[in-house]
Amino acid sequence: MIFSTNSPAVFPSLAVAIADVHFVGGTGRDLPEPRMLLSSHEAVPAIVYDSRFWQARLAMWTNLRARSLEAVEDVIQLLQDMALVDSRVYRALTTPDIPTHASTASTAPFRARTPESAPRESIIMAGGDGGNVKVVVRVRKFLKRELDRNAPCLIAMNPANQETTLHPPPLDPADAKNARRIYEEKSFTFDKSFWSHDESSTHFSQQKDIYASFGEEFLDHNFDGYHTCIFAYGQTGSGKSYTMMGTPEQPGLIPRTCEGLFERIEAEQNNNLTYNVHVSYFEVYNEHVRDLLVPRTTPPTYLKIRESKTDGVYVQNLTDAPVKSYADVERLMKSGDMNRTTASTKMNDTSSRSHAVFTLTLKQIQHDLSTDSTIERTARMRLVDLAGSERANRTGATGARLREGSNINQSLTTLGRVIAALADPKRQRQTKQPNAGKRRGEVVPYRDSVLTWLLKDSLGGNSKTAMVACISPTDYEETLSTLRYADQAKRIRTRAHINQDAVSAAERDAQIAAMAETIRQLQLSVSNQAHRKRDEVDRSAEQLEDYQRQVGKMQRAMQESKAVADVKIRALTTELDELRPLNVKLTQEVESLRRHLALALGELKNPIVLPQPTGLGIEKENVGVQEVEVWSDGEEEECEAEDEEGYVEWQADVDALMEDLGMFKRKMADDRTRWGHRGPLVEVVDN
Ligand SMILES: Nc1ncnc2c1ncn2[C@@H]1O[C@H](COP(=O)(O)OP(=O)(O)OP(=O)(O)O)[C@@H](O)[C@H]1O
Repeated sequence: MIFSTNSPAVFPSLAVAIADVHFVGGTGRDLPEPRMLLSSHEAVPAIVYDSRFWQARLAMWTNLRARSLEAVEDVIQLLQDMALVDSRVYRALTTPDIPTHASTASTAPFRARTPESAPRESIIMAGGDGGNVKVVVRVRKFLKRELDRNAPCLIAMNPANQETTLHPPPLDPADAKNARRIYEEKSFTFDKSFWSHDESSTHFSQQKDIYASFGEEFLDHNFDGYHTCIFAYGQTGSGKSYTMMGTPEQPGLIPRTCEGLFERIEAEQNNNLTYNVHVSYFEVYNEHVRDLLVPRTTPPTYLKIRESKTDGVYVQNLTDAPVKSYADVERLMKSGDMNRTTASTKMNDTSSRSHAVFTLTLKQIQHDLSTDSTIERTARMRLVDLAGSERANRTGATGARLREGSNINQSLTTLGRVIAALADPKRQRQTKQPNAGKRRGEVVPYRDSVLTWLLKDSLGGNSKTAMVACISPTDYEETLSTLRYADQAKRIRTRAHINQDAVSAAERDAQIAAMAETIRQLQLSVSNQAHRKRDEVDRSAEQLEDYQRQVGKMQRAMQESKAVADVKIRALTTELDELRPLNVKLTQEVESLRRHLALALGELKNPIVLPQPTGLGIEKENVGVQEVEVWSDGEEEECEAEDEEGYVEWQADVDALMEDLGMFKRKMADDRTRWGHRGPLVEVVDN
């Protein structure tokens, strides 16, 4: 066995000790040649030095043979030390704090700026600014009806500075209304101006270009743990649904984001990481919320909006479907689109009569085996296709369509007021002052419409937000209104932060236990309430809903715990499989060393004495197997002198040996002090 290291100075004593056994044992056929031992360490200067030094010393030592019991004891001690080091190597390999078991996160987000163990609060403090709302504008192609009436294109875009210019329409003397109006050229600069009007242009932006320009960036933010929101705004028929959802041939931002999400999850698979993705899809129609993931009912089922300290504003009982692949999302997206309310108007054959909110929730759970703790990041991606602002006279709406249009306009007007309030420089100054939150709540009219209430967090809170302003190439007034809206939105600053929690296994268990206790209390209270007066029934119903929500939460927490347990099992099984052959090798090695030790001891205790050559004046008598030498008086004196001389020489050899041994021990002690036994990874290389 050869231990090689990937660090220059790991366990040099071990290498020495192995060389040691080889020389002392002398018969270790199953041990490598010393040359091999050395060459295996040639890349490691510190060990090469140690091995060569000791090889020279040990060669001398082998020639001298161990002739004193003290030396034998030292050899035994060395072998024991080696076995000890051996077992420490094994322990080091199986101890989690060596680099093999440190965080193995391959996901870029988990290598992000904040320390993994940092509690949620510190992350909020570290990054409480989502920056300004990103605003892009996109102009679509002419539609058939526009081509039919030879409509002029009023939009120009400059790709160099991302400027969008709206030209005044040509004056029609026959149009008395137009003759009275003053039309001016207006220019606006946005984060990006997408020219999707004329395919022959070199700057023509396709669906994929829109996704590449900021959809991917927003997905990055999600993997970093930020909530994001992209919403499309514009007059009816300006291309919002085309940009957000697209067509099967030309998929838009929503399908591309979902596909990108699963591609990344696939690419970043890792034994310690679990991803949970959920999808919800609802529409706000005539100020009511409808779940698009459940079949339509007659009469329609509307959902309530609630607000809690922990969850913010949410839709009660909204389907939040778990998805494992893009195919799952695609299926839900299609069924949701089928359920969405659309109708034909003069401005658009399939006009969306509602605001649609598609939400993906990405939860990343990373389990750290060494600390048995988990780090959870939750990011919500909101993709909103707003209904189009419209003028009744232009859409030709009457009856239900007219009522829809007025509701749409009302909510869009409230959205405009919210944007104006958030973009107000006075308010932004207030945000920096103490008690700012209180005053901000008073001035921003979130609650004036269902849409703005639901988008509260995305518009001015914990989210990185982008607005796609879709414009038609021909309508001066609507386009100007959209561009002004977008221009104002540019000034909004959000306060996004990484949504991360570090939870130990014990904390997770405690959370589940606490939830179970809350559920028990709620159950008790619900059953008590059920026996009380009728006017308390409503309160009971609310508590029951709370109870159901808690149950849902607990179920999800338990599923996540199971996922974490699965990750642990997978990681431990892999580790065990990797360690098994090493264990076998180490056991064999220890066994082999034990045999060498026995041989060395046997040789030292019962040395084989070779017979002296005859005919040199020495008489010999053989007694059994023992040899006895008989000498004459004169020869005896001579021999004594020779003995004396030999003894001095032998004593010198033993002294040198003891000195070497002392150095060897000091070297080993030094190695142990310097490197301990928690050094970097030690691998086993095949003989
Ligand atoms: N960039 C584009 N390229 C090609 N066709 C487009 C583009 N944008 C929009 N269209 C077409 O314009 C028409 C209206 O687009 P869309 O339905 O997306 O508008 P909208 O803004 O969602 O309207 P509404 O508010 O009424 O729902 C559709 O036929 C769509 O295919």
